[in-house]
Formats: sequence, structure tokens, C-alpha cells
Amino acid sequence: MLKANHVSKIYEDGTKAITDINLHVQSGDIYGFIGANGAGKSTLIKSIVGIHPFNEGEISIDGYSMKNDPVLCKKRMAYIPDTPDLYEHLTGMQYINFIADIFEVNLTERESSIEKYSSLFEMTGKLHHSIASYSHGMKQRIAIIAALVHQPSLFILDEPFVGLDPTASFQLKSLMQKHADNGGAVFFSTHVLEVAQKLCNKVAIIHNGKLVKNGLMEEVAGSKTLEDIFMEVRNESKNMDII
Ligand SMILES: Nc1ncnc2c1ncn2[C@@H]1O[C@H](COP(=O)(O)OP(=O)(O)OP(=O)(O)O)[C@@H](O)[C@H]1O
Repeated sequence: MLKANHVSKIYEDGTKAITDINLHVQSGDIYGFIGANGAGKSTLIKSIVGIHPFNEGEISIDGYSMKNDPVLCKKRMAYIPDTPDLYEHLTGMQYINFIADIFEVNLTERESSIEKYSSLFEMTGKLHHSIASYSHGMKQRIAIIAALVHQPSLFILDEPFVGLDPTASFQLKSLMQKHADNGGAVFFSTHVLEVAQKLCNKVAIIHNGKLVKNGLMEEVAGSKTLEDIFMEVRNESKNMDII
């Protein structure tokens, strides 16, 4: 579903943020992406969803190249950023409809999608309030509902649980699980390692812009916790610095 081959990104100021990243997210996967602050998670995610260009390598969604067919790629995925930047002067409903218009979602499909996800994320009664009046968590819920309105097969989420209350977190986790069970796929970054270990069948650990572990959760973690593995990666890197 999502393939990243030898992807590297250098920002204009010369920062080498990610180097030679290889990933394959398949149908049925819930793929966790973990790494320390500044490791390169958002940079890879923004490259995957087409927010910024990357310097080397290839990213494809369902066989379509992000470089050559970005619109076809974007139609197949939902991107939920860590801090959604919404149009504050619109109501939640106006914003969702605006996104549905961009994705050319027909009326029947959008009504059923809005009803289903608004009810799941307990926003039904608040859809006609202005976004400016929403709390941070409510803005996130609207961003999620809008991102899913075109029924994408691939969900890409950057730190999705930050700011969500326990009910919304639970609903999002169940939704991710159901989506994967129905043949979709999910790729998300998180610092909540317990959630990643419970929820994901696959995991990638990025350190200083390079993938240092990647594969099935049981192979990467074995009998250890993901936190143990994460700390091992960090300590190995510290020792290398000393040497
Ligand atoms: N617009 C930018 N211009 C220059 N350097 C950037 C830019 N955005 C990120 N970086 C740098 O790229 C590296 C990777 O940053 P990135 O935001 O991808 O990390 P992250 O793993 O998402 O971190 P966090 O967990 O703190 O969100 C860091 O060194 C960061 O300073």
C-alpha cells in the first residue's frame, strides 16, 4: 500500500533530517513509527503525504508515485497532523464539507461518513459551532472526521493521541484496528510506546534520521518492552558517540 525506497530529505538550511529510509506498509498493517524528539518522524511523514519534497528515493501509494501522481496518491490516504491547522472562522461542518468538496465526495457518501465519525467522536451536537470555539481536543476530532470523509484506505497520523481525552483515544484506537482488520492500513508516529506495543503489528524506530529497527513487533521487541528496545537504541548511540 505504502512503499518508501531509499528516501532522504535535506532541508534548505542543510539539515540532513532523514537518510535512506526503506519502509513497506501493507494492507492489514498498523505500523508504529517511534523515535526521539528531532529524530525525523514528522519529516518522513510530511514527505509521504506530499507536504514537502524529498531529495532522494521514491515514495509510492498503491503503486502510484508521490512525485509523478501526487493527487492519485493523496486520494488514497488520510493525513492527520500533530497540530491541525484549521480555518477557525468556519464551523466544524463547514470545514468537513470544504474537505469533502476538495476530495469530490458525493453527498450520500459524505452524509454517511460525517454521521458515522461525528457520532463516534461525540461531535454531532457541536458540528455547527465555530472552530474558534473548540478546545484543542475538539479541533483534533474535527481534523480526524474531515480526514476520513473520503474513505481513504491508508491512514497516516502524526502523534494522534496527544490532546485526545481517554474516550476519543479509545475510539481512535478501535477505529484504527477495525480499519486494518477490513484491509486498510495505518502508519502513525507516537511517543506513547505502550500504545504502540499493544496496537501495532509492525514498528519502525528512527534514530538521527536513520531507521535502526524495522519489522514485525514480535521480532523487533521479542520478549522485551518497546521502551527497553528504545532505551537500548539510545544507549548504543551514546556509547558510539563516546568511542
Ligand atoms: N523546516 C525545517 N527546516 C530545517 N530543519 C528542520 C525543519 N523541520 C525539521 N527540521 C530538523 O529536522 C530534524 C528532524 O525533525 P522532525 O521534525 O522530523 O523530528 P521528529 O522526530 O518529528 O521530532 P518530534 O518528536 O520532536 O516531533 C531535526 O533536526 C529538526 O531540527
